[in-house]
Parts: sequence; structure tokens; C-alpha cells
Amino acid sequence: MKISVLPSVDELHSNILLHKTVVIIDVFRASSSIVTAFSTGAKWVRPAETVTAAREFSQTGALTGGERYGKTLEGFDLGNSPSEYTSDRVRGKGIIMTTTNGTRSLLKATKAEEILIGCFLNATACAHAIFNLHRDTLFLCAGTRGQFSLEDGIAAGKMIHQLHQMSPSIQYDDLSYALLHSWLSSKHQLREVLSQSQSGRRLISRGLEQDVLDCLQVDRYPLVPRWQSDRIILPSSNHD
Ligand SMILES: O=C(O)[C@H](CS(=O)(=O)O)OP(=O)(O)O
Repeated sequence: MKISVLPSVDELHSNILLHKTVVIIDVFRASSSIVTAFSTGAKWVRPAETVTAAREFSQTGALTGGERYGKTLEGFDLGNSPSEYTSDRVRGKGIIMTTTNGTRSLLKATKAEEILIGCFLNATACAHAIFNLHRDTLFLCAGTRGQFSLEDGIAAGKMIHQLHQMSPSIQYDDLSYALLHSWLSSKHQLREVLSQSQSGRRLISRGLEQDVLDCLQVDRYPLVPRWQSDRIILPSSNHD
């Protein structure tokens, strides 16, 4: 198995996706909100590229969630904070979601063999799912507005470290190796390190420090949402 990392979605060319498992990592905040939504019982999440498309899709009765450049969207049911995706709001419901970086990454990755949603909240479960798929794997760090985001890279580094422990013969590119070591050197002070990342600072300056803390809880949920047809679902193997 070969592991590689793409530092931001803008560097993605669809030919590198073929036959691979792709893990979409957008720690702040789309991946974390999606994983949280499934932990509280959402039925599916369908990504929409634009706000207009999200409004159109939602006419089927689904909830709408997301943001643009960190701001909530008029008329949407939910924003992009994990804490909004509570059981009383999302249980049993479908959600149409559009965000600045995360859902765009997802929609650009659909040629991959398998697409998983990963973040700190489900990192160990995600590493096991990757391992069990036995395919070359690309960690697609969504980044922020075309730039690499440290929190996405360190979450990838945690999963890469676990994969390395599961099978030392797995091959890595240099960025994977660098991120593995970033994880090892920051894992005991994740909050301090990642509240200083560009996106961490931006969220905190907008009064969203709780989102930063919520997104940095490691292994809170043992579940791995996956892409199927045109939406993200929770495969039955994740249910009790
Ligand atoms: O809502 C977020 O955290 C970001 C918005 S941005 O980075 O401020 O543009 O969106 P996401 O798609 O979750 O990275």
C-alpha cells in the first residue's frame, strides 16, 4: 500500500484519484461537522457546490447546512459548527451541505474508488477503515482557500502514524513522513499548536473557539462516513 498527501484541494488532478482510497480531511470544520452529524443520527449528507444548488436540492425536504467564508447562510437550517448538528435537529434527516473548502474537495474527488471522511474526531476508526480497504491511499487536505492548513496535515499525520504501526511495510511520500512527525511532536499540545494555525486563529477571532476545541477531540467517534453514489452515508458496519 502506498500513502500520499495532497496539501490542498487546488492541487488535485482527477487522474491521481483512480483506483485509490481518498480521505477528505477538513478539520476546521466540514469533516468534523459531517462526522458529528452521523454520530447524532443524520441519515445522509449530500454536498452541494454552490449555495444556489444547495437551496434547489433542499426542496426535497432535507435540511440545509454550511457556510461561505465562515459566515452562516441566510435561510439555512444549520451552519458549519459541529455543535449545531445535535440529535434533536438531525436525527433521521438528510442534510444538503455546502462549505467553502470541504464540500468542494469532496465533489472534486468523486473519481476515487472509495472516499472516506476523516478528521481528529474519527482518526483511529478512519485509519482502520483505510487499512481494511487495502488500496493506495491519498489524504486530500482540503486546506483553506487554496492554501495548506496545518490542522488537516496533522490529522493526516495521526492516521499515517497509525497505518505505519499496523504495517511498517506501507510506503509513504515525504510529505506523509513529515506530517507523521508533526503529529508526534504536537500530539500532547494539540490545542496550543492548532489554535495558532491560520484557520484556528481566524475561528477564534470570530468567537468560535468552542468549534476549535470541538474539532480537536481525538477519537471521539468510532465511525467513518463514506461516499456512495451522490452523497455521504454511514455504512452499516458502523452501526451497533
Ligand atoms: O467554515 C469553515 O470553517 C470554513 C470556512 S473558511 O475557511 O473560513 O473559508 O469552511 P470549510 O469548508 O469547513 O473549511
